[in-house]
Amino acid sequence: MHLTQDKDYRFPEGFLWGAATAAHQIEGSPLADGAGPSIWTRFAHTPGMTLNGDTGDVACDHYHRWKEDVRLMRELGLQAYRFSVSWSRILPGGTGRVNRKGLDFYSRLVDELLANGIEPLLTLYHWDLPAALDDRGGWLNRDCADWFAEYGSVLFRELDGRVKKWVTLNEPWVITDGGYLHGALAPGHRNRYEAPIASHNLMRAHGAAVQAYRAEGRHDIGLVVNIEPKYPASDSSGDLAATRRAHAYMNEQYLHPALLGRYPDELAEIFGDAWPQVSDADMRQIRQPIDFIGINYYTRAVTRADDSWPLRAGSVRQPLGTYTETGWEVFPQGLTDTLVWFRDTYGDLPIYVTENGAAFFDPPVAEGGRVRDPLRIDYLRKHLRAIHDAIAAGVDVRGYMAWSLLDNLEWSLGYSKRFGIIHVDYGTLERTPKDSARWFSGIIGSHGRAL
Ligand SMILES: OC[C@H]1NNC[C@@H](O)[C@@H]1O
Repeated sequence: MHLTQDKDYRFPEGFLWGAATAAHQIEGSPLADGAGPSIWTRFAHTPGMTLNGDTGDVACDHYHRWKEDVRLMRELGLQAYRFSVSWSRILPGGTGRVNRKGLDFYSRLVDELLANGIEPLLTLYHWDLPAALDDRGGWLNRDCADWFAEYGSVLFRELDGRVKKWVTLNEPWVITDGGYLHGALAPGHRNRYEAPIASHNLMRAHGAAVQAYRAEGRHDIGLVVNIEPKYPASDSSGDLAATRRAHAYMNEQYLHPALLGRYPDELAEIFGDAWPQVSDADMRQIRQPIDFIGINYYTRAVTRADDSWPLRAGSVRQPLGTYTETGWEVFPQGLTDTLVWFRDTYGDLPIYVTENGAAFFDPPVAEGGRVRDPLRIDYLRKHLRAIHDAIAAGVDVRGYMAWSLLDNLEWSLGYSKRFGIIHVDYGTLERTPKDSARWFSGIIGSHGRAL
């Protein structure tokens, strides 16, 4: 039977195909070779903070298996690999003394990637703040902008040129909503006065790192945000207002200051007396010109007014929707809408989809080493087609990083959720490419035509 494709999903020349991970989720050995503890080492070792008490002490043991993992990337034909650096491997105390062994780990990884024709995309901060800096107030201390710029400069001097795409922060919304407002993530605070201060300082740190890069670096630097488009559950004034608040809080709170130099008005409404006064000088520091934006997309939220704290907006489960293991609706159109919205709101800044993927209940590795994950293939196919639709609408999308290369530590959910295109047996640490990995490899090889 000859399947005729009624649409050619070929992607533009130069479109970058890859996969993404983060240090604390895959590396293990968090204190090896002189590294200092991070807030996630502490948080996960605090009873009750993670499912089953799961920690990043072993994770995927990428710290020792990195060469094998790069070989797997090459075998899959990945053109790029997005990863993060653990700050406290580089600066065990957060500032000051550089730990050469920590720097050497990432320098070797970058060289191995380049030797295998894989472009590194390096994220400076993917949630694992050095514990020593948390002891000094962490993201609540205005000095964090200088701490972060110092850390970034160490890496810029060591790796720029081999690394040509840098990311300052991964998902500042998750860092503050999870770590300072609702307390589900490290450092586990639940304080509506702290959350906006942490957000503002994170964005000051982003600006300071970009300024430091312009002094040290010669290539590209950007910011990665998670975007979840909000669709009103009804056209009632309450639901429309709640949708507007939710959109401002999750999707505009970081892009507006970074790209427009101001916060959305709704934030003062949401936080009330907890919304801090911010100076024009701070806003100028935050709004540093960047070379690209990274957008992480997983799902949408149909939104209605409710009595939730402090947003007064909640999501409505869709009775006919398909949901992943993390309870996220599969809604590819939301990715097209997000990419078009970004371009219409912030202009033609190049975009990378720096994370997209899903956790489904995967079967165990079958005889002969297969892991059948048809739902993940379907999810990835639909979202890649959605990106193609946005490109057809004129949006400058430059690349796609599947989340994730490996099954890994899903933060407070421990190892219960598997996002990888490669299965990891957490007992033996054996890697097994899933059907989705082989499928993705074919998509890369056909440059999207096989979608
Ligand atoms: O929840 C899936 C992913 N979302 N973005 C940040 C990553 O660290 C998560 O594992």
